[in-house]
Amino acid sequence: MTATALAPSETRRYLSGVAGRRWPATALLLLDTVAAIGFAGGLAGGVAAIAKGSASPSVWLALMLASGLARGGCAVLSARVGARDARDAKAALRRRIAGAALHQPIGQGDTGTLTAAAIDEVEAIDGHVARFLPARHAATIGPLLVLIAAGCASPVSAAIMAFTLIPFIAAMTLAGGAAADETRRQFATMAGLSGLFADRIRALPIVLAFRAENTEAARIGDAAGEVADRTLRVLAIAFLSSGALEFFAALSVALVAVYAGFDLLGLLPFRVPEHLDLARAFFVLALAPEFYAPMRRLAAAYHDKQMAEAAAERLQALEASAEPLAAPASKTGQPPAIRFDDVTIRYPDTDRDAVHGFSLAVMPGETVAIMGASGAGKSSLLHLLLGLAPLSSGTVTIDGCALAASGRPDAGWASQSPLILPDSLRENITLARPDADEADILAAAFAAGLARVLDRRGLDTVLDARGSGLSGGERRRIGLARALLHDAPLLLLDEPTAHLDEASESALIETIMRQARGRTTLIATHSARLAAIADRVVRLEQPA
Ligand SMILES: Nc1ncnc2c1ncn2[C@@H]1O[C@H](COP(=O)(O)OP(=O)(O)OP(=O)(O)O)[C@@H](O)[C@H]1O
Repeated sequence: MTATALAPSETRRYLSGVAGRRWPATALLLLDTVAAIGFAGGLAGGVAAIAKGSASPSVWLALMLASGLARGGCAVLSARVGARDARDAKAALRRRIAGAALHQPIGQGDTGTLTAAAIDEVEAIDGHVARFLPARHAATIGPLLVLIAAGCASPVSAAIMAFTLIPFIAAMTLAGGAAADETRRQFATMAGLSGLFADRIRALPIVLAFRAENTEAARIGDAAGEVADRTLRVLAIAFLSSGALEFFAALSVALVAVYAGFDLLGLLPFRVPEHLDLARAFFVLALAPEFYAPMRRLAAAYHDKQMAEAAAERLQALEASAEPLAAPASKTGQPPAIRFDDVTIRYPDTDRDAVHGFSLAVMPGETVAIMGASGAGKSSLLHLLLGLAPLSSGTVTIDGCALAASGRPDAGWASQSPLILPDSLRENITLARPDADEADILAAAFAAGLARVLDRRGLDTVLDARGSGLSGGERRRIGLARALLHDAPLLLLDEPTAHLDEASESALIETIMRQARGRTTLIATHSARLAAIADRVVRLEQPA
């Protein structure tokens, strides 16, 4: 999966679609700002009352206390609401990304990269929804509220605050751009590491058999080192930028403090159109840090935004490349007629055809054996019918309908290396028909020649993903049992008798002959004995 750089507006649109409209967290942050104004009012009123000694400060203290408590409540609630919103948004996005990962075009996206997308890259949306979005909305209105409140007490202080905003915004924009580039690179390296790691884990027995563990460990170590370097670079930019932002915020507070203090004491060396009393001076002084608080919150969450945007580019590319899965054809129960006309199959990123100019008409209910040298394209032809290989040119029709239009045919498929789930033998067989009852499962298992496995271990024996404890032949028989249990009018068998001894092969050929009756059956095989039961044998030549 490669992420092409999207226009910033497209990324924002994608992210806002992911996040949806979630206002409660923003409303809580704005309430926090209102409470901060209340706190500053209570502080200023209390100090002035104490200084005058004329009125009881308790009403001001009560205002301060209530505002302080309200601020604490708002902080806790907005964090909780934001976390809940992020969890919902991530769950919805993960469902979409998992769907898109399953519908990637043939040959695109390795397991590690797709896993990194569904886990790490979706996780990068968390801070964007939980912190950045509420902070961004609150940062546009919050400072305005503070500015209006401060302006009522001291227009000059409000003007100072507004003026210092300019370098603050410039620093944020510069830091944001640099962080975005580094974050994008960090994600690309992270996805690379995930892909490498997943592939090597899958190939661990081979790595150990060839004593390549040190080489592979070093390769993974190098990739992990690169991720660490990139992560440190991202963090360095984040720390530097937040340092710069803190500097401007502190500078603004200091300017307001110096102005208010000098004006209060009448020491200003220039004329200003106001003279502050103690209450107003304290009020603007207490409000000055609050002017920057929403933007500080925004700056702290800015890194979340960069992470989310970098992730969004990759996730959007993944969703865009997903192909709609051909719908399964409606079940007619009748064996279909299949026609291949001048069919060519070429896999993506390869420079030769796997199958070239192949034509064949299979009658309904006919059994056809496809033979040919290893690599001639026998499996590819079966995969083509299942939507697992690309039709590069030519046409394939099923009962007269083009393959794409008729949808995936209802087929029982026994592949060369059947997928084994880390689950019971029963679950592995019923993958083909989850609602099958015990009698049907046993019938399919016995018909596929799994009697010895059933005697030895039973239907509830648990297999691991490699099918350890089963022979290669037994693993294939699980695939065959699935195909038989599915009970479809089309049977596609890929070398079902490979690696079997003569007696086992004979037994399986008997089974296949029985099961092929009343079905259209295509068998890819090297076995002349198996091919002998077919109505017709077709030989595939290896493309030049
Ligand atoms: N997913 C794939 N991506 C790229 N090339 C592929 C893919 N699957 C198969 N091929 C190539 O297509 C060609 C035909 O492969 P295929 O498995 O269809 O042959 P086969 O006749 O079934 O071989 P065998 O008898 O060894 O099983 C081979 O050259 C193979 O390397």
